Amino acid sequence: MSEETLSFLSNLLQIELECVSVWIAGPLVVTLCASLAWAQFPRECITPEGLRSGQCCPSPAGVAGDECGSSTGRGQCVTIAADSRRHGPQYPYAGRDDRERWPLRFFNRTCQCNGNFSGYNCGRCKHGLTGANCDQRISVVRRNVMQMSTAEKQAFVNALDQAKKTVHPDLVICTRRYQEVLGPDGNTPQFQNVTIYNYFVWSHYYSVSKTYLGPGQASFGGVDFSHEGPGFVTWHRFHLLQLERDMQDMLGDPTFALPYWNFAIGGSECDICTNDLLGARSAFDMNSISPNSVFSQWRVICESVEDYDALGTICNSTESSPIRRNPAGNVARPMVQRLPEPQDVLDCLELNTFDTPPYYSTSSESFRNSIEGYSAPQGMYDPVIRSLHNLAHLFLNGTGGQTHLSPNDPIFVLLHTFTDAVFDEWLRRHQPGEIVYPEENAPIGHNRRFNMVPFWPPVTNAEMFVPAPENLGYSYEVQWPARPLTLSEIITVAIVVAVVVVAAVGGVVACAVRARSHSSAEVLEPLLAETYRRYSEEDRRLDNPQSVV
Ligand SMILES: O=C1C=c2cc(C(=O)O)[nH]c2=CC1=O
Repeated sequence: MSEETLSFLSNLLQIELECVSVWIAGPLVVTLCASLAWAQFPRECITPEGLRSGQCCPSPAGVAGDECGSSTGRGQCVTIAADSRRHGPQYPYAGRDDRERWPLRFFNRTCQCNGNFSGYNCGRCKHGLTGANCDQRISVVRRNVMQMSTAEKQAFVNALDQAKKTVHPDLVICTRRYQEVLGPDGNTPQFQNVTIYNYFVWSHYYSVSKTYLGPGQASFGGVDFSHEGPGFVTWHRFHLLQLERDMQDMLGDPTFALPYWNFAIGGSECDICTNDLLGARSAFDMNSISPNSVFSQWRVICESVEDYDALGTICNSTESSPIRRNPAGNVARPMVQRLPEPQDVLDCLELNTFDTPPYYSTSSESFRNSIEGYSAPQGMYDPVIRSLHNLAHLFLNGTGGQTHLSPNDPIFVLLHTFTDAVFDEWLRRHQPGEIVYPEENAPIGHNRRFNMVPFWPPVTNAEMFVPAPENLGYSYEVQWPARPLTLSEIITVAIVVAVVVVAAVGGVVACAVRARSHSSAEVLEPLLAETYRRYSEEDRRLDNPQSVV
């Protein structure tokens, strides 16, 4: 597409167009153009009128008067319900952050889909369903990446690389807070296109970024909409589901499933850091990825976090440095030079309580805080401890260990699918129901009915607090390590074994005795008979000497 054509279209439509050329195969290059949109919302909702109305209810067929596919019964436009329950004391402000009561700062009306329909315009099916009427079940299996064939590994690496380069078909990202979103002239929306993988990175950054309090004031860092609270497991679950769905669409393959990395293997070796998977260590720089891995070509986004915090801006799509990674190389923190142990997973799965007050990174006896890794796997909170998920992040020692940047390292995907597998196993074993998820007093963003930031259309923590195979269309193929026996179990087993052995030995002896007595009877019988005969003859002779001939 020529510059003139672009400019003509842009003028015609009265919107700013941004284009990215994507190489498909051979000489085939597709130029994707997108209008610059509002926040990470659908393109259809980006008009100034749309934003002023606070309504984002597109038609799946693009037909006027068919909001949310209402004419075909798919859904209707409704007022958004945002959580208004009390949150914990960690965030002491009100009205200072665009993410409060998400997404009301941007939109207050959205599509509510009927039955099994779903999506921002009710044009697709809920997770786990397919077909024109969304009434056929479909499920994918997430597998251990180490157990995949060479071809499967290659296909996964290629798919990630394609996602890094492919512009997101529906969503665009905002690069300014709402207050400045129309630009200096009040008429220039501050938005950018973003690739599928970089959207995955950006949404994590947006959820953890600090609250801007004004020029010259330090931004407030005591806020995190996706960590240090019960929403940790539900937020990351949806984050992965969205990437998996985007990649399925990109590949045209509804069976595509994200694999997982079982990071609970102990030791100090990153087993997936090989060039057929996530990239080996470079021979030239121990903090870099080998040039023989495609991931050495990747560039990170959201690196200039100090600038964003000082200026009150937001991360944009600009890519900067390569991924940094030095597994087990943090010499200043020996405790993060080793991966979690298999036993750590078993221990946290035994914790009965999902989360405990204050539902924060200081919680004790909380399954969530243990799998997140701020408390010991057995549940005890200790500020110096880092375990499970946190330990795996810190072990990577580089891009993957810094919260605002970590998804830039694709190991993030596999680390989190395993974390999600543990969460799903906990749900399966404990069968808790949403009642155990705190309704209020969790840190901001983490209450049960809070819409997770920054996802669109709105989705609550509660919606992800369900067993995945039955509700979300995926399951894990995973062999959990066997639990070693406790002392009392060992004693019980020893007693049972002893009883069985004694009984068996007793039985054998009894049989032998019986067999022996039985066979001696047979063997002795002629002897007895003989004796008896000899005795009888002797008897007769002695008793009756005249009878002897
Ligand atoms: O990306 C992350 C990086 C983290 C580092 C810690 C820590 O415990 O210091 N926790 C993290 C969580 C992340 O998601």
